[in-house]
Amino acid sequence: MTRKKKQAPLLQVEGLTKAYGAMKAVDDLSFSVNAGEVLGIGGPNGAGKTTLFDLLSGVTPPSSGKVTFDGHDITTLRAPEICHLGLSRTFQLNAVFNSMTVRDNLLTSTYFGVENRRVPGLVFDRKARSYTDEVLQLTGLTDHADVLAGDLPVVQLKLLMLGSAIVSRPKLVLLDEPVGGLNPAEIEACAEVFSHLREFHGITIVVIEHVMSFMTAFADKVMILHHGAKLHEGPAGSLSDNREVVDVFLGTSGAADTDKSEEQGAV
Ligand SMILES: Nc1ncnc2c1ncn2[C@@H]1O[C@H](COP(=O)(O)OP(=O)(O)OP(=O)(O)O)[C@@H](O)[C@H]1O
Repeated sequence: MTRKKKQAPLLQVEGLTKAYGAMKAVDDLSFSVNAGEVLGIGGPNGAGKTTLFDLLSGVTPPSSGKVTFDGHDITTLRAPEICHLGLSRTFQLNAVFNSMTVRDNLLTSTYFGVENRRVPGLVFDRKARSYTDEVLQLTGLTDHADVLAGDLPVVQLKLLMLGSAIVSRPKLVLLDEPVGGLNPAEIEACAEVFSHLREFHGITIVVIEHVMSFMTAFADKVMILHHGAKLHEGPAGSLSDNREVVDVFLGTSGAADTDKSEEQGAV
């Protein structure tokens, strides 16, 4: 009888640490993400969530530890090299080209997102155009394709940032607070897009989010950070069972919010 070989995780993080002087923003953190999974990351302000994304995406080098992505040791690689291997990310704050249209933002992201290229040779080929059209449709931005990014309302700006990160069809995308700062109606509008995102070319997703109802409905499993270390890891529905998580992060209202989203089963 042949036994099916267990697939290695797409992302493997081992003992990852980032120290700023005596303070460890990320402290000896280990976890893994399997292909096709959605991992949600939460934690109080200053827990080290964005620093973790900076380490994984090559924005800042770790002090120690190891990151393996899709079989490559990416621990010391620079951000463009990591992006070209198929790991992309979004940022919390506006990170688009304001003076370019929505379509040109996406074309530029797919052009530079897949390999090293030089600006003078900038020609958008058929593949870049078809990838862009696909993402315009997914994000609901087709009717805004010719609008300048700087003129977009915040919810569409967030969707453009998402689109810019996925238009090169990465294997893994890191989303830093994709619905942060949005009102409930805007979150609802984004939830529709996110419900389709999981099926986007088998993409794997790691998402930081403070909006717990959104995060627990979207993620398969969740990890809560506190002082740079792992406080909790488990299925999305397990958060309010952990007393420490309720005490340091959710509080009573957060736990209620989590329970409600599970009951409704909606993003
Ligand atoms: N470049 C830096 N130099 C010094 N300290 C830093 C630097 N970047 C982050 N920190 C510190 O590291 C800790 C973790 O910050 P980080 O931004 O990763 O937290 P976070 O969990 O993303 O917070 P938030 O939810 O508010 O975005 C904080 O104490 C922060 O002040």
